[in-house]
Amino acid sequence: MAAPLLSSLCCRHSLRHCSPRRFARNDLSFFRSLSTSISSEKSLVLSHVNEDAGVAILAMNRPPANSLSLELNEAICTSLKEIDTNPKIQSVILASTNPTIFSAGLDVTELISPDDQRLPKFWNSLQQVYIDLYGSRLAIIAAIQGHAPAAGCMLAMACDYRIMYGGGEGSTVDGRKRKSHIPTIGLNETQLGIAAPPWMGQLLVRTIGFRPAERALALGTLFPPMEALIEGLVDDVITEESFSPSADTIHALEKLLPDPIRNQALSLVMQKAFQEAELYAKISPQARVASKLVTRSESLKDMIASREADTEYFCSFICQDTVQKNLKKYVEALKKKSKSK
Ligand SMILES: CCCCCCCCCCC/C=C/C(=O)SCCNC(=O)CCNC(=O)[C@H](O)C(C)(C)COP(=O)(O)OP(=O)(O)OC[C@H]1O[C@@H](n2cnc3c(N)ncnc32)[C@H](O)[C@@H]1OP(=O)(O)O
Repeated sequence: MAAPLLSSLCCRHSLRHCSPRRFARNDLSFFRSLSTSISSEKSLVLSHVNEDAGVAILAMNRPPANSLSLELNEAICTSLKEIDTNPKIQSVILASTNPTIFSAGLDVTELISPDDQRLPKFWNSLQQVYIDLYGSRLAIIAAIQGHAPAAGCMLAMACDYRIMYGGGEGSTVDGRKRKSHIPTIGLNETQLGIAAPPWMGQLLVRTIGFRPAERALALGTLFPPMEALIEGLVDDVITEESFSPSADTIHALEKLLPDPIRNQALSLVMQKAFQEAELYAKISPQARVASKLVTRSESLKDMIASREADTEYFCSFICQDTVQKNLKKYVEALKKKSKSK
Protein backbone atom coordinates (compact mmCIF):
# COMPACT_ATOMS: atom_id res chain seq x y z
CA MET A 1 0.00 0.00 0.00
CA ALA A 2 2.88 2.35 0.82
CA ALA A 3 4.40 2.56 -2.61
CA PRO A 4 1.25 3.52 -4.53
CA LEU A 5 0.29 6.07 -1.93
CA LEU A 6 3.58 7.86 -1.76
CA SER A 7 4.13 7.67 -5.46
CA SER A 8 0.70 9.17 -5.87
CA LEU A 9 1.77 12.01 -3.64
CA CYS A 10 5.01 12.43 -5.55
CA CYS A 11 4.02 12.01 -9.13
CA ARG A 12 1.21 9.71 -10.17
CA HIS A 13 -1.51 12.30 -9.91
CA SER A 14 0.15 15.43 -8.81
CA LEU A 15 2.64 16.20 -11.51
CA ARG A 16 0.77 14.97 -14.52
CA HIS A 17 -2.63 16.31 -13.62
CA CYS A 18 -1.73 19.87 -12.92
CA SER A 19 -4.05 22.29 -14.56
CA PRO A 20 -5.13 24.90 -12.07
CA ARG A 21 -8.52 26.36 -12.88
CA ARG A 22 -9.80 29.79 -12.32
CA PHE A 23 -13.33 30.76 -11.51
CA ALA A 24 -15.11 33.80 -10.20
CA ARG A 25 -15.11 34.22 -6.42
CA ASN A 26 -18.86 34.09 -6.07
CA ASP A 27 -19.51 31.62 -8.82
CA LEU A 28 -21.44 28.93 -7.02
CA SER A 29 -22.09 27.13 -10.27
CA PHE A 30 -19.31 24.74 -9.34
CA PHE A 31 -21.87 22.92 -7.27
CA ARG A 32 -23.76 22.07 -10.42
CA SER A 33 -24.49 18.41 -10.55
CA LEU A 34 -23.02 17.42 -13.88
CA SER A 35 -24.40 14.44 -15.66
CA THR A 36 -21.08 12.81 -14.83
CA SER A 37 -21.50 13.41 -11.12
CA ILE A 38 -20.31 10.53 -9.03
CA SER A 39 -22.59 8.96 -6.48
CA SER A 40 -21.42 5.67 -5.17
CA GLU A 41 -22.56 2.82 -2.96
CA LYS A 42 -26.25 3.75 -2.99
CA SER A 43 -25.38 7.38 -2.56
CA LEU A 44 -23.74 7.03 0.83
CA VAL A 45 -21.64 9.77 -0.66
CA LEU A 46 -22.84 12.48 -3.03
CA SER A 47 -20.09 13.72 -5.23
CA HIS A 48 -20.19 16.37 -7.91
CA VAL A 49 -17.45 17.83 -10.01
CA ASN A 50 -17.19 21.02 -11.95
CA GLU A 51 -14.32 20.74 -14.33
CA ASP A 52 -14.42 24.40 -15.28
CA ALA A 53 -13.92 25.35 -11.66
CA GLY A 54 -11.44 22.57 -10.92
CA VAL A 55 -13.39 21.88 -7.73
CA ALA A 56 -15.42 18.93 -6.52
CA ILE A 57 -17.73 18.39 -3.59
CA LEU A 58 -17.88 15.12 -1.69
CA ALA A 59 -20.76 15.06 0.77
CA MET A 60 -21.20 12.21 3.24
CA ASN A 61 -24.80 11.04 3.12
CA ARG A 62 -25.47 8.30 5.65
CA PRO A 63 -28.37 9.28 7.89
CA PRO A 64 -28.89 9.76 10.70
CA ALA A 65 -25.36 10.70 11.77
CA ASN A 66 -22.85 9.89 9.02
CA SER A 67 -21.36 7.35 11.37
CA LEU A 68 -18.56 5.57 9.57
CA SER A 69 -19.54 2.04 8.61
CA LEU A 70 -17.46 -0.23 6.38
CA GLU A 71 -19.67 0.78 3.45
CA LEU A 72 -19.44 4.52 4.07
CA ASN A 73 -15.66 4.30 4.39
CA GLU A 74 -15.47 2.43 1.10
CA ALA A 75 -17.80 4.92 -0.57
CA ILE A 76 -15.62 7.85 0.55
CA CYS A 77 -12.52 6.16 -0.88
CA THR A 78 -14.27 5.24 -4.13
CA SER A 79 -15.54 8.76 -4.64
CA LEU A 80 -12.24 10.36 -3.79
CA LYS A 81 -10.47 8.03 -6.19
CA GLU A 82 -12.86 8.95 -9.00
CA ILE A 83 -12.35 12.63 -8.34
CA ASP A 84 -8.61 12.08 -8.08
CA THR A 85 -8.40 10.52 -11.51
CA ASN A 86 -9.93 13.62 -13.05
CA PRO A 87 -6.93 15.76 -14.02
CA LYS A 88 -9.06 18.88 -14.13
CA ILE A 89 -9.88 18.81 -10.43
CA GLN A 90 -7.51 20.40 -7.88
CA SER A 91 -9.68 20.91 -4.78
CA VAL A 92 -12.40 19.00 -2.98
CA ILE A 93 -14.83 20.15 -0.33
CA LEU A 94 -15.54 17.39 2.18
CA ALA A 95 -19.00 18.03 3.60
CA SER A 96 -22.07 16.38 5.05
CA THR A 97 -25.65 16.35 3.85
CA ASN A 98 -26.65 16.56 7.52
CA PRO A 99 -26.52 20.23 8.59
CA THR A 100 -25.89 19.43 12.26
CA ILE A 101 -23.58 16.41 12.09
CA PHE A 102 -20.43 16.34 9.99
CA SER A 103 -19.72 12.76 11.06
CA ALA A 104 -20.45 11.06 14.38
CA GLY A 105 -17.24 9.05 14.07
CA LEU A 106 -17.15 5.31 13.82
CA ASP A 107 -20.44 3.53 13.62
CA VAL A 108 -20.30 2.15 17.15
CA THR A 109 -22.60 -0.69 16.20
CA GLU A 110 -19.68 -2.01 14.09
CA LEU A 111 -17.74 -2.40 17.32
CA ILE A 112 -20.29 -4.24 19.42
CA SER A 113 -20.23 -8.05 19.28
CA PRO A 114 -18.38 -7.73 15.99
CA ASP A 115 -18.12 -10.31 13.24
CA ASP A 116 -14.57 -11.79 13.01
CA GLN A 117 -14.35 -11.33 9.26
CA ARG A 118 -15.91 -7.90 9.07
CA LEU A 119 -14.04 -6.20 11.94
CA PRO A 120 -10.57 -6.20 10.31
CA LYS A 121 -12.12 -5.16 6.99
CA PHE A 122 -13.90 -2.35 8.76
CA TRP A 123 -10.72 -1.11 10.43
CA ASN A 124 -8.80 -1.38 7.17
CA SER A 125 -11.42 0.72 5.47
CA LEU A 126 -11.01 3.45 8.09
CA GLN A 127 -7.23 3.37 7.72
CA GLN A 128 -7.73 3.69 3.97
CA VAL A 129 -9.97 6.72 4.34
CA TYR A 130 -7.25 8.39 6.40
CA ILE A 131 -4.51 7.46 3.94
CA ASP A 132 -6.53 8.59 0.93
CA LEU A 133 -7.50 11.93 2.46
CA TYR A 134 -4.21 12.76 4.15
CA GLY A 135 -2.12 11.63 1.19
CA SER A 136 -4.28 13.04 -1.56
CA ARG A 137 -2.80 15.21 -4.29
CA LEU A 138 -6.03 17.20 -3.99
CA ALA A 139 -6.45 20.10 -1.61
CA ILE A 140 -9.27 18.99 0.65
CA ILE A 141 -11.34 21.52 2.55
CA ALA A 142 -13.48 20.30 5.44
CA ALA A 143 -16.81 22.14 5.65
CA ILE A 144 -17.74 21.28 9.23
CA GLN A 145 -21.33 22.39 9.68
CA GLY A 146 -21.99 20.03 12.55
CA HIS A 147 -20.51 17.72 15.15
CA ALA A 148 -17.26 15.96 14.42
CA PRO A 149 -16.35 13.64 17.31
CA ALA A 150 -13.64 10.96 17.26
CA ALA A 151 -13.19 9.53 13.76
CA GLY A 152 -15.31 12.45 12.52
CA CYS A 153 -12.60 14.74 13.85
CA MET A 154 -9.99 12.52 12.20
CA LEU A 155 -11.66 13.08 8.82
CA ALA A 156 -11.44 16.82 9.32
CA MET A 157 -7.82 16.69 10.51
CA ALA A 158 -6.85 14.66 7.46
CA CYS A 159 -7.98 17.55 5.24
CA ASP A 160 -5.89 20.56 4.25
CA TYR A 161 -8.13 23.22 5.77
CA ARG A 162 -10.99 23.15 8.26
CA ILE A 163 -13.90 25.58 8.40
CA MET A 164 -16.38 25.14 11.24
CA TYR A 165 -19.83 26.54 11.81
CA GLY A 166 -19.76 28.73 14.91
CA GLY A 167 -23.30 28.05 16.03
CA GLY A 168 -25.98 30.46 17.04
CA GLU A 169 -29.71 30.97 17.13
CA GLY A 170 -31.98 30.80 14.15
CA SER A 171 -29.66 29.95 11.31
CA THR A 172 -31.78 30.46 8.27
CA VAL A 173 -29.99 29.08 5.26
CA ASP A 174 -33.34 27.99 3.87
CA GLY A 175 -35.41 30.78 5.35
CA ARG A 176 -36.68 28.65 8.24
CA LYS A 177 -35.79 29.06 11.88
CA ARG A 178 -33.88 26.23 13.40
CA LYS A 179 -32.89 25.43 16.96
CA SER A 180 -29.63 26.79 18.26
CA HIS A 181 -26.91 24.38 17.32
CA ILE A 182 -23.35 24.48 18.56
CA PRO A 183 -21.21 21.77 17.05
CA THR A 184 -18.22 20.24 18.77
CA ILE A 185 -15.08 18.58 17.50
CA GLY A 186 -12.38 16.44 19.10
CA LEU A 187 -11.07 12.97 19.81
CA ASN A 188 -13.42 11.91 22.59
CA GLU A 189 -12.53 8.21 22.58
CA THR A 190 -11.59 8.05 26.25
CA GLN A 191 -15.16 9.01 27.06
CA LEU A 192 -16.22 5.75 25.43
CA GLY A 193 -13.65 3.77 27.40
CA ILE A 194 -11.39 3.34 24.38
CA ALA A 195 -8.28 5.15 23.20
CA ALA A 196 -7.58 6.75 19.86
CA PRO A 197 -5.16 4.59 17.87
CA PRO A 198 -1.59 5.93 17.65
CA TRP A 199 -1.91 7.31 14.11
CA MET A 200 -5.06 9.23 15.04
CA GLY A 201 -3.58 10.54 18.28
CA GLN A 202 -0.42 11.59 16.44
CA LEU A 203 -2.56 13.39 13.89
CA LEU A 204 -3.97 15.47 16.73
CA VAL A 205 -0.44 16.12 18.01
CA ARG A 206 0.60 17.33 14.55
CA THR A 207 -2.51 19.49 14.32
CA ILE A 208 -2.59 21.25 17.70
CA GLY A 209 0.79 20.51 19.28
CA PHE A 210 2.04 18.07 21.87
CA ARG A 211 0.79 19.35 25.22
CA PRO A 212 -2.70 20.45 24.16
CA ALA A 213 -3.10 17.13 22.32
CA GLU A 214 -1.88 15.12 25.31
CA ARG A 215 -4.48 16.73 27.52
CA ALA A 216 -7.29 16.60 24.96
CA LEU A 217 -6.63 12.92 24.28
CA ALA A 218 -6.60 12.02 27.98
CA LEU A 219 -9.80 13.90 28.75
CA GLY A 220 -11.53 13.09 25.47
CA THR A 221 -12.22 16.79 25.00
CA LEU A 222 -14.85 17.89 22.53
CA PHE A 223 -14.16 21.51 21.64
CA PRO A 224 -16.85 24.03 20.76
CA PRO A 225 -15.99 26.10 17.67
CA MET A 226 -14.15 29.06 19.20
CA GLU A 227 -12.07 26.83 21.45
CA ALA A 228 -11.27 24.62 18.49
CA LEU A 229 -10.11 27.73 16.64
CA ILE A 230 -7.94 28.90 19.53
CA GLU A 231 -6.35 25.44 19.81
CA GLY A 232 -5.72 25.34 16.06
CA LEU A 233 -7.96 22.33 15.59
CA VAL A 234 -9.91 24.28 12.98
CA ASP A 235 -8.65 27.10 10.79
CA ASP A 236 -11.75 29.24 10.55
CA VAL A 237 -15.05 29.61 12.41
CA ILE A 238 -18.05 31.03 10.64
CA THR A 239 -21.21 32.41 12.18
CA GLU A 240 -24.25 33.02 10.06
CA GLU A 241 -25.50 36.14 11.80
CA SER A 242 -24.78 38.31 8.81
CA PHE A 243 -25.71 35.75 6.21
CA SER A 244 -28.73 36.56 4.11
CA PRO A 245 -28.65 35.10 0.64
CA SER A 246 -30.53 36.99 -2.02
CA ALA A 247 -33.67 35.54 -3.56
CA ASP A 248 -31.82 35.39 -6.87
CA THR A 249 -29.06 33.30 -5.39
CA ILE A 250 -31.54 30.91 -3.82
CA HIS A 251 -33.44 30.63 -7.07
CA ALA A 252 -30.28 29.99 -9.06
CA LEU A 253 -29.13 27.36 -6.63
CA GLU A 254 -32.50 25.66 -6.56
CA LYS A 255 -32.06 25.10 -10.25
CA LEU A 256 -28.49 23.99 -9.92
CA LEU A 257 -28.45 21.62 -7.01
CA PRO A 258 -29.97 18.28 -6.16
CA ASP A 259 -32.10 18.29 -3.01
CA PRO A 260 -29.74 16.78 -0.47
CA ILE A 261 -27.15 19.52 -0.63
CA ARG A 262 -29.09 22.49 -1.91
CA ASN A 263 -29.31 24.25 1.44
CA GLN A 264 -25.74 23.43 2.26
CA ALA A 265 -24.58 25.30 -0.80
CA LEU A 266 -26.25 28.40 0.57
CA SER A 267 -24.58 28.27 3.93
CA LEU A 268 -21.74 30.60 4.71
CA VAL A 269 -19.57 27.69 5.79
CA MET A 270 -19.95 26.17 2.35
CA GLN A 271 -19.30 29.46 0.63
CA LYS A 272 -16.15 29.98 2.69
CA ALA A 273 -15.13 26.44 1.87
CA PHE A 274 -15.59 27.30 -1.78
CA GLN A 275 -13.39 30.39 -1.47
CA GLU A 276 -10.72 28.34 0.24
CA ALA A 277 -10.95 25.64 -2.43
CA GLU A 278 -10.50 28.40 -4.99
CA LEU A 279 -7.46 29.73 -3.16
CA TYR A 280 -5.77 26.31 -3.10
CA ALA A 281 -6.69 25.69 -6.73
CA LYS A 282 -4.81 28.83 -7.75
CA ILE A 283 -1.51 27.61 -6.29
CA SER A 284 0.79 25.75 -8.64
CA PRO A 285 -0.26 22.14 -8.07
CA GLN A 286 3.33 20.90 -8.29
CA ALA A 287 4.41 23.28 -5.55
CA ARG A 288 1.35 22.65 -3.43
CA VAL A 289 1.71 18.88 -3.61
CA ALA A 290 5.45 19.05 -2.96
CA SER A 291 4.81 21.09 0.18
CA LYS A 292 2.20 18.59 1.31
CA LEU A 293 4.73 15.85 0.84
CA VAL A 294 7.20 17.67 3.10
CA THR A 295 4.77 17.79 6.00
CA ARG A 296 2.93 14.48 5.54
CA SER A 297 5.02 11.79 3.92
CA GLU A 298 6.97 10.63 6.99
CA SER A 299 3.91 10.15 9.17
CA LEU A 300 2.09 8.42 6.33
CA LYS A 301 5.00 6.04 5.79
CA ASP A 302 5.05 5.23 9.50
CA MET A 303 1.32 4.66 9.58
CA ILE A 304 1.39 2.41 6.54
CA ALA A 305 4.31 0.41 7.93
CA SER A 306 2.37 -0.32 11.11
CA ARG A 307 -0.98 -0.85 9.43
CA GLU A 308 -1.28 -4.60 9.93
CA ALA A 309 -0.17 -4.44 13.54
CA ASP A 310 -2.63 -1.62 14.09
CA THR A 311 -5.45 -3.77 12.71
CA GLU A 312 -4.49 -6.73 14.87
CA TYR A 313 -4.27 -4.56 17.94
CA PHE A 314 -7.58 -2.87 17.21
CA CYS A 315 -9.40 -6.17 16.72
CA SER A 316 -8.10 -7.75 19.90
CA PHE A 317 -8.65 -4.53 21.85
CA ILE A 318 -12.25 -4.15 20.74
CA CYS A 319 -13.07 -7.76 21.58
CA GLN A 320 -11.98 -7.44 25.22
CA ASP A 321 -14.84 -7.93 27.68
CA THR A 322 -14.33 -4.62 29.47
CA VAL A 323 -14.20 -2.72 26.18
CA GLN A 324 -17.37 -4.44 24.99
CA LYS A 325 -19.05 -3.58 28.26
CA ASN A 326 -18.06 0.09 28.00
CA LEU A 327 -19.18 0.31 24.41
CA LYS A 328 -22.55 -1.28 25.12
CA LYS A 329 -23.14 1.15 27.96
CA TYR A 330 -22.18 4.03 25.72
CA VAL A 331 -24.56 2.99 22.94
CA GLU A 332 -27.41 2.47 25.39
CA ALA A 333 -26.87 5.99 26.71
CA LEU A 334 -26.75 7.33 23.17
CA LYS A 335 -30.04 5.63 22.24
CA LYS A 336 -31.67 6.77 25.47
CA LYS A 337 -30.61 10.35 24.81
CA SER A 338 -31.91 10.18 21.27
CA LYS A 339 -35.28 8.71 22.39
CA SER A 340 -35.74 11.31 25.12
CA LYS A 341 -35.69 14.20 22.64
C1 LIG B 1 -3.49 2.41 22.59
C2 LIG B 1 -4.12 2.21 21.28
C3 LIG B 1 -5.46 1.56 21.32
C4 LIG B 1 -5.96 1.36 19.93
C5 LIG B 1 -7.23 0.60 19.94
C6 LIG B 1 -8.21 1.17 19.01
C7 LIG B 1 -9.50 1.51 19.70
C8 LIG B 1 -10.55 2.05 18.79
C9 LIG B 1 -10.34 3.44 18.45
C10 LIG B 1 -11.41 3.96 17.58
C11 LIG B 1 -11.18 5.35 17.12
C12 LIG B 1 -12.42 6.02 16.73
C13 LIG B 1 -13.51 5.89 17.51
C14 LIG B 1 -14.84 6.47 17.17
O1 LIG B 1 -15.07 7.21 16.25
S1 LIG B 1 -16.07 5.92 18.19
C15 LIG B 1 -17.48 6.91 17.86
C16 LIG B 1 -17.40 8.17 18.62
N1 LIG B 1 -18.56 8.96 18.40
C17 LIG B 1 -19.26 9.51 19.38
O2 LIG B 1 -18.95 9.37 20.52
C18 LIG B 1 -20.44 10.33 18.97
C19 LIG B 1 -21.70 9.73 19.43
N2 LIG B 1 -22.79 10.54 18.98
C20 LIG B 1 -23.14 11.71 19.58
O3 LIG B 1 -22.54 12.16 20.51
C21 LIG B 1 -24.29 12.44 18.98
O4 LIG B 1 -25.02 11.54 18.21
C22 LIG B 1 -23.89 13.65 18.11
C23 LIG B 1 -23.30 14.74 19.00
C24 LIG B 1 -22.90 13.26 17.01
C25 LIG B 1 -25.16 14.20 17.44
O5 LIG B 1 -26.14 14.46 18.41
P1 LIG B 1 -27.64 14.64 18.00
O6 LIG B 1 -28.38 14.96 19.23
O7 LIG B 1 -27.76 15.55 16.85
O8 LIG B 1 -28.06 13.21 17.42
P2 LIG B 1 -28.42 11.88 18.24
O9 LIG B 1 -27.50 11.69 19.37
O10 LIG B 1 -29.87 11.88 18.54
O11 LIG B 1 -28.09 10.76 17.16
C26 LIG B 1 -28.92 10.54 16.03
C27 LIG B 1 -28.91 9.08 15.73
O12 LIG B 1 -27.59 8.70 15.33
C28 LIG B 1 -27.15 7.61 16.13
N3 LIG B 1 -25.69 7.75 16.33
C29 LIG B 1 -25.03 8.83 16.74
N4 LIG B 1 -23.73 8.62 16.77
C30 LIG B 1 -23.54 7.36 16.35
C31 LIG B 1 -22.39 6.55 16.15
N5 LIG B 1 -21.15 7.00 16.38
N6 LIG B 1 -22.56 5.30 15.72
C32 LIG B 1 -23.78 4.83 15.46
N7 LIG B 1 -24.93 5.54 15.64
C33 LIG B 1 -24.80 6.79 16.06
C34 LIG B 1 -27.91 7.78 17.43
O13 LIG B 1 -27.96 6.58 18.15
C35 LIG B 1 -29.25 8.20 16.90
O14 LIG B 1 -29.89 7.07 16.37
P3 LIG B 1 -31.35 6.64 16.85
O15 LIG B 1 -32.19 7.86 16.66
O16 LIG B 1 -31.69 5.51 15.96
O17 LIG B 1 -31.21 6.25 18.29
